Amino acid sequence: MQASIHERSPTPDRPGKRPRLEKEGESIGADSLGASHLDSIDIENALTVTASAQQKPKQSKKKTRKIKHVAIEPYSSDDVLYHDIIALLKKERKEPEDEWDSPVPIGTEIELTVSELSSTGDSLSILPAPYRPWTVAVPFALPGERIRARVFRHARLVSYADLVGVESPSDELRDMSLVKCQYFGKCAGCQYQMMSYEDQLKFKKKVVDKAYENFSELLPELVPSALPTIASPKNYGYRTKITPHFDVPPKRRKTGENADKPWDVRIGFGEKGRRAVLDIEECPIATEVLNEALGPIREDVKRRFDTYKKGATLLLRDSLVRPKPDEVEAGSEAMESLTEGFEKHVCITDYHALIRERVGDFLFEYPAGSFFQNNNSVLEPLTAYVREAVLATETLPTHLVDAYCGSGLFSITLSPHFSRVAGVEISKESIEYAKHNAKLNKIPEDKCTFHAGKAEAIFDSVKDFPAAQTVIVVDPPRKGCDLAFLNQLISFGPAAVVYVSCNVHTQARDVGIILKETENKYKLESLRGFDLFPQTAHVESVAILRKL
Ligand SMILES: C[S@@+](CC[C@H](N)C(=O)[O-])C[C@H]1O[C@@H](n2cnc3c(N)ncnc32)[C@H](O)[C@@H]1O
Repeated sequence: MQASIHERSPTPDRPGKRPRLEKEGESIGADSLGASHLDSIDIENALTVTASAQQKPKQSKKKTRKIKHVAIEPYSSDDVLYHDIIALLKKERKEPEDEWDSPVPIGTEIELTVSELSSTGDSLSILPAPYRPWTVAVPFALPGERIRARVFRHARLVSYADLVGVESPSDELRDMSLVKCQYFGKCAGCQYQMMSYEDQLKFKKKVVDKAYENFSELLPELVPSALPTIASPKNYGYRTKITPHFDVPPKRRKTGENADKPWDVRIGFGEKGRRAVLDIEECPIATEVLNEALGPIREDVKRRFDTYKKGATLLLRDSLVRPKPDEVEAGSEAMESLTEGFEKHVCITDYHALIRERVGDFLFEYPAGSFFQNNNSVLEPLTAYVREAVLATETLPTHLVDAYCGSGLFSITLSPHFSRVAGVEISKESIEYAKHNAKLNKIPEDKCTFHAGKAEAIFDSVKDFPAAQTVIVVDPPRKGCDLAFLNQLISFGPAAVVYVSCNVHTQARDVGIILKETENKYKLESLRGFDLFPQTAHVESVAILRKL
């Protein structure tokens, strides 16, 4: 379908207008998956052609400015998007062109046909002729749709634009009756509520496949196609932790301007494409107890708003009610009888209070402010998948190394199948709780050991582990593994590596390093996405590597 372009004057100044444009490579809002904002247009209404679309297009007076060349940080969402763009423009770009010179000015309103969903969750469209090959990233739009969008910033080979309207929605992919959140289309948190859950899972499989194509530097024949994404048992009401925040306007506080008027208190999440907080009264992807608690917590902040000198982040975390510490001893039978069948959930707001979760038959406790996976409903399938993968060999492994172990999720859930388990984690507090959790689950002290330190330090403590019977589970933060760790892992030479990651792009890089550095002594046996974050563009990826 031939796309047409309507160019408009830049949006005039208006209350709440977009603040300064961010520097290149810097993302805005709570979400770093590109940037966009749906102005005052509700996404449901955006499905009908608005009057402004039929007005005579005006040429923007703003000159196209050359964008400053700023290095894109490798494996950042800008880099991931850039790789998608290069693949998309492959056919269009006959000669190398200036990648930093946008052909459309800021403020231009364009009509586009969406080519694809990028790995970052924004849609990507190619500017139609006579423009030279250039893309436009627009949120909340789907492949095949004809949309109108207003450009608000440029980056390398891409202009970011707000979705102004969907002229012809995708019959195949868009179903607005599925949207459960009144803030969808404005909040930076969710990208996919208008799609069926099956389609979300299919897109996430593509993200895993593309990540290995673009970032592993492996020959295609060494990379299996990703297996279908495993669904989250809950796709709404699953988030066990939310962190709404609020700002206190500094200028007003300084000058006392409007001091007699009530505060405009906004407590919520980042607004898509703005450095602003969107006032949020409920979040349908969060669990029920968190939503029940959110109202009173918001009221309390509003009541005391005068007392805040600066903004703050609130913590709401779902926890099972735990027995009082003086009632029972950790690991005792009394503790078990108190907790068995007693699954009342509460909302915890104190960063230092203990959270209690159940994963299958195991109990976990950890301080509310520390790391734990945020979707409890998918943790049993995830840990079961890892368990089945490590045990799917003729010679059963006997030893497990859990690198980046947090408070012991994989060590503890996999421990019944190993004679020795060693976990390593940089946070001393998490290690303390990994030890506590081993005790809570009655795992003998000499079976599971936990070490506080950098992941690579573990190899000094597992010199007596037989490499041929050892499996290493690796679950690093978004930036992936340090080279020091990968080098040690390679020299140790475990029987299998299970690499779990919330950033499939750094995972692809690290898996590529392991395969290349060992000259293919390992086989990338399988790749599979797990949906820990339904309604969003994020995917958790599990790669299984087996020594040949
Ligand atoms: C994605 S979390 C995984 C935690 C755990 N596997 C779980 O699922 O609960 C990554 C963990 O790596 C830890 N970490 C970050 N850098 C590290 C490093 N260089 N060495 C060891 N642990 C590190 C963080 O503190 C965090 O607990």
